[in-house]
Amino acid sequence: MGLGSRAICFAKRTLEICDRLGAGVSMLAKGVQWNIGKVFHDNRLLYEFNLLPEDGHAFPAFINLQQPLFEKFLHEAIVKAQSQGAPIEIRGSNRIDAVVRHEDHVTIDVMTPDGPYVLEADWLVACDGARSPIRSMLGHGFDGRVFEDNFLIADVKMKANFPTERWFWFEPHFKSGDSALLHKQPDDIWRIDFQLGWNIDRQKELKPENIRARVSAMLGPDVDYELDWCSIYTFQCRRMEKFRNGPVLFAGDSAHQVSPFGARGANSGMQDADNLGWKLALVVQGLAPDTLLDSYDSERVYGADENIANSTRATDFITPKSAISKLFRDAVLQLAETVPFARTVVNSGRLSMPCTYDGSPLNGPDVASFPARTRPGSPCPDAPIGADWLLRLLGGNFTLLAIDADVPTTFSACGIPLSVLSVSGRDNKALGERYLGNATSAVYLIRPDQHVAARFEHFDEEVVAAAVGRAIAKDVVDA
Ligand SMILES: O=C(O)CCc1cccc(O)c1
Repeated sequence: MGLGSRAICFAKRTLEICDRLGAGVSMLAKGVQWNIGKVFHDNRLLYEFNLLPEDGHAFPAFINLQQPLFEKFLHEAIVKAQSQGAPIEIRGSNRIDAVVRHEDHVTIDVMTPDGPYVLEADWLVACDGARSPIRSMLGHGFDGRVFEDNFLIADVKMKANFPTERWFWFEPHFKSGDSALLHKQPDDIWRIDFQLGWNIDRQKELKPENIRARVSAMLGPDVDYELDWCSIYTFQCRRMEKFRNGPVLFAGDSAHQVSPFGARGANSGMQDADNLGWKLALVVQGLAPDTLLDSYDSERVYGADENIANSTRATDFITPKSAISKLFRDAVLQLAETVPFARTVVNSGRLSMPCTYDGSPLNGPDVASFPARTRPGSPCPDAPIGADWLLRLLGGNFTLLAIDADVPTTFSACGIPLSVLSVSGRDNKALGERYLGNATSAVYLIRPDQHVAARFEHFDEEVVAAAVGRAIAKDVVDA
């Protein structure tokens, strides 16, 4: 039995980030891949949705993978990077007992099984979870909305033939909860979430015989299963006001929290790390001003607000809190089976998508006639390139992507050598649709986190160098 929740659903964007770090292939091989969701009311299928209704992507919309396995694959990638000389040190069993924030550095008291030591650091990234001791030690607030409902997680081990899809029930006919959710995980483990309501007796609900009564009612009396891991959780939707506080940066659950519905917790934490990593690296190397880190704050606060808004809407729909909200919700569910427009109002969780940083101060010039989905701020959509994939070829540097356009074979701006990738959009439907639209050529400036920084009709050295300067928060361009 446990407390809280553990992530299982890892989104396409997370897999693309992990692929860049060398862990995507093993995650994909072990994970249960899925694109389809089905929504039921009582015993009726209302509708189904496809989260990736187009070809030309290396990764599926989602994989399900137990969080410890996800972490194991990341750890393996770190060990491999270390063996290739990456200056990464992992110190297990080290606990931060005190943090003092100075203008330009932090002092940290660390406790280990071998005794304490003091560390001075130019930067501290606090990824220490929803209860973040570092956030408390520094006295930062963490305000938001508490949702008055309890959810039971029952991870059960069984051989079953349900398709690998996300199934969600409102008011299920098997009456094991006010709502229920089913996901397949690797190794014959199935995640079931039951909505229990607010005023419950936790100890009683966590008794194995009571959990089994709910699971058996759902699966039927003849299905053989074992309880693998169970937990009851409540949740809040909240965020810190600022994710950057001088030399201390907050990422993941320490900075923001959402409900599990939509799988936006772990997936947004990965986007935080991806956003922060390249910026911190450039600042540490003296290639970008420290103000670049303010854009971590503005971009990821924007992302967190999007996640919180989606998560709050889903939770309000799943757990209506007034008679009138419930009446509205039930009317929508009644209509949804037969009236397509009503399905757009049903909300069992809008699943995690990467954020487009519209309005980011790092965004440079745009060409309005190019496709909207690749406008500045957008996460690059994948596309096949011969036997390879665009995102794999883009890698993790600033990159000049030339599609049937003339660009130099090497190019540096602001002291940063850019990678140059020249590809053809001819006979490549996916690349053409996603990056060219009606144009026959294009030049894209891509950030190390594979978001579009700027795009141009033609390569112009001065214009592109200025866009690189803007993308690293440098006003003066010294190419
Ligand atoms: O399908 C969803 O909306 C999320 C499923 C999920 C994610 C994390 C924990 C959990 O119990 C369920």
